[in-house]
Amino acid sequence: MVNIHPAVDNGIPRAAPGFSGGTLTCHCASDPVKVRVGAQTAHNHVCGCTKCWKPDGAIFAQIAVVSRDAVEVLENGDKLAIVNKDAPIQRYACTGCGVHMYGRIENTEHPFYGLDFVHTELSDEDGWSEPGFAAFVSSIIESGVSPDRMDAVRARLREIGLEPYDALSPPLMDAIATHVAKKSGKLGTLHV
Ligand SMILES: N[C@@H](CCC(=O)N[C@@H](CS)C(=O)NCC(=O)O)C(=O)O
Ligand SMILES: [Zn+2]
Ligand SMILES: [Zn+2]
Repeated sequence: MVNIHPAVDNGIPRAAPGFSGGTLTCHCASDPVKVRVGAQTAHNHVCGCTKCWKPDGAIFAQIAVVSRDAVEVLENGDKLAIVNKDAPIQRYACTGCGVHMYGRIENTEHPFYGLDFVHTELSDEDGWSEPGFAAFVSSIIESGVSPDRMDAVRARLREIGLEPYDALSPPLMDAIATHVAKKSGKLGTLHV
């Protein structure tokens, strides 16, 4: 049995209609960082890349997006530090426990500018949007998973309903390419 992530290994809880957000709390036993996410998330997925925060023992992260306007640090924000300020996504991690509280894009030209990245498993509330696919699956090899386990990992992801992709899902890859084609003026100019 391959464990993917605790939020999906025992069945995926469904989103609740009308759900409007909750509070994320880091893993520190004292003075935890608290971040309010005041809206339902979108595009939740599991991510196998080496940059996204994963709970202990998980080979994937679970990550969703929400409007940056909906994200507010409520408590102990002085413990937060940016993991890599040169990365497209600036991940704000707790310096006490290492948990990433939110990731923010500051480049206004980035296709996903305006969206923050959050791990909704850090909240006690139920009803967040459920993960719908698996991204950057091949990247788990970079974290140390043996390449000969990849068939089993992809089979398990399909079994739980998370189609595996080695980048983002086709709709998100199309959204990125559309953004690029709009900027270059080529959008829809080729008739195929
Ligand atoms: N193979 C690379 C992939 C990293 C990657 O491209 N991650 C994606 C998904 S989170 C991304 O958008 N990264 C932007 C960033 O890290 O700022 C790794 O595992 O480190
Ligand atoms: Zn912490
Ligand atoms: Zn990632």
